Amino acid sequence: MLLCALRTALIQGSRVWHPGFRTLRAMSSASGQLPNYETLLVSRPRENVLHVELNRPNKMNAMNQAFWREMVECFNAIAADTDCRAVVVSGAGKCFTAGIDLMDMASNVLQPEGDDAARMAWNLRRKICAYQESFTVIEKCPKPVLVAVHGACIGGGVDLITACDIRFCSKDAWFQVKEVDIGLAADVGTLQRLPKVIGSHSLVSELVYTARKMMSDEAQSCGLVSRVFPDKETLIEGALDMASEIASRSPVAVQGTKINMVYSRDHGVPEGLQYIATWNMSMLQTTDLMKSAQAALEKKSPKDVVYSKL
Ligand SMILES: CCC/C=C/C=C/C(=O)SCCNC(=O)CCNC(=O)[C@H](O)C(C)(C)COP(=O)(O)OP(=O)(O)OC[C@H]1O[C@@H](n2cnc3c(N)ncnc32)[C@H](O)[C@@H]1OP(=O)(O)O
Repeated sequence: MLLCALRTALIQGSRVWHPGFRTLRAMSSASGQLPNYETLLVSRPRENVLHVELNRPNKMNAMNQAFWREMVECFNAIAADTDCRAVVVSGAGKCFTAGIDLMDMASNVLQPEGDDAARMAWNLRRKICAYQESFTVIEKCPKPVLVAVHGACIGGGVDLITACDIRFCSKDAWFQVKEVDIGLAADVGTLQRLPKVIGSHSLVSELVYTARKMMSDEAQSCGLVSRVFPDKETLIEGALDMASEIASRSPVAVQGTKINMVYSRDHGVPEGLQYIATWNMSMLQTTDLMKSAQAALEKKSPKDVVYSKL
C-alpha cells in the first residue's frame, strides 16, 4: 500500500526528470581552467573529482610559507567549484610529506615581530591561527576529502590527514607525530582531531609523547586509515575509485552528510539531531530525493541518476 502511494507520488513528481538535466550534466563535465599553485598540483582525473598533489617532491613535500597559504586558497576554491564533488589529496615523489619546512620555520615562526613580549605573542598567536586554518579549511569544505598516504607522513602531515574525511595508505606508509622531537606541542590539529579519529587516548598519548613511528598495519588496526594498498599506484587508483563513487551520488545528500558528520563529532547527540532536523527541513525539498527514490524503485543505481550542480 505504502509502496503504491510512493510510486504514485514519484510518478506525479516525475516531471523532475526533465530532459534539460542531460544538458546540465554535459555542462558540469566540461572541466574549467584549474588554478596554478607553487606547491600544489591540481588536476581533474575523473568526472566531478579533483586530485590535489602536495608538490615539492625534491623537499619531501615539506610545508613552506607558500604551501600554508595555498592550501587555504585551494580548498576555498574547491568549496565553491560546482564541478567538484569529491577530492583526493596525495603527495608527489618519494613520500606524502616531511611536515613543516624546518628552514622556513626558523625564519618565520621562530622570529615573531612586535615591540614587546605581548605584541610578539599576539602576532605569533595570529600566525598559529592562520596555520591552523590551512587544514581546518579541508574540514570546512563540504566536499568529502580522501587522503592517500605513501611513505613518510610526519608532523604537519598528521595534522593534515586528521582533517580529511577518509584516509587510505600504501603498505610502505608510516606516520609520526614528530612535534615533541622538535620542541613543540603540536598546534595545528593533531591533538584535537587524532583522539577523535582513533578513539584511544592511551594510543594517542603514546604517539604524541614519544614521537614513535606508526607503520601502515598498525595505522589500519587502530582506525587511522581504513584501507591499505600494496603500492602507491594502486593506492591512488583506489582513492580515485572511491572518490568517483562518492561523486556519483546526490551532492545535496553527500555535502549535507559531511557537514552534519563534522557537526555531530563536535556536539552531543541531542544537538546533532536538532541540527540535522533544521538542515533537512530545507534539504529534503531537493529534487535529488525524488530522483534517487525513483531510481531505487526502478532498481537502478544512483550512478544512473543525473543530479544538478551544487
Ligand atoms: C606553527 C607551526 C605549525 C606546524 C608544525 C609542524 C611541525 C612538524 O611538522 S614537526 C616535523 C618536522 N619534520 C621533520 O622533522 C622531518 C625531517 N625530514 C626527515 O626526517 C627526512 O627528510 C625524511 C625521513 C622525510 C626523508 O629522508 P630522506 O633521507 O629520504 O631524504 P632527505 O635527504 O632527508 O631529504 C631530501 C631533501 O628534502 C629536504 N627536507 C626533508 N624534510 C624537510 C623538512 N621538514 N623541512 C625542510 N626540508 C626538508 C632535505 O633537506 C633534502 O633537501 P636537499 O638537501 O636540498 O636535497
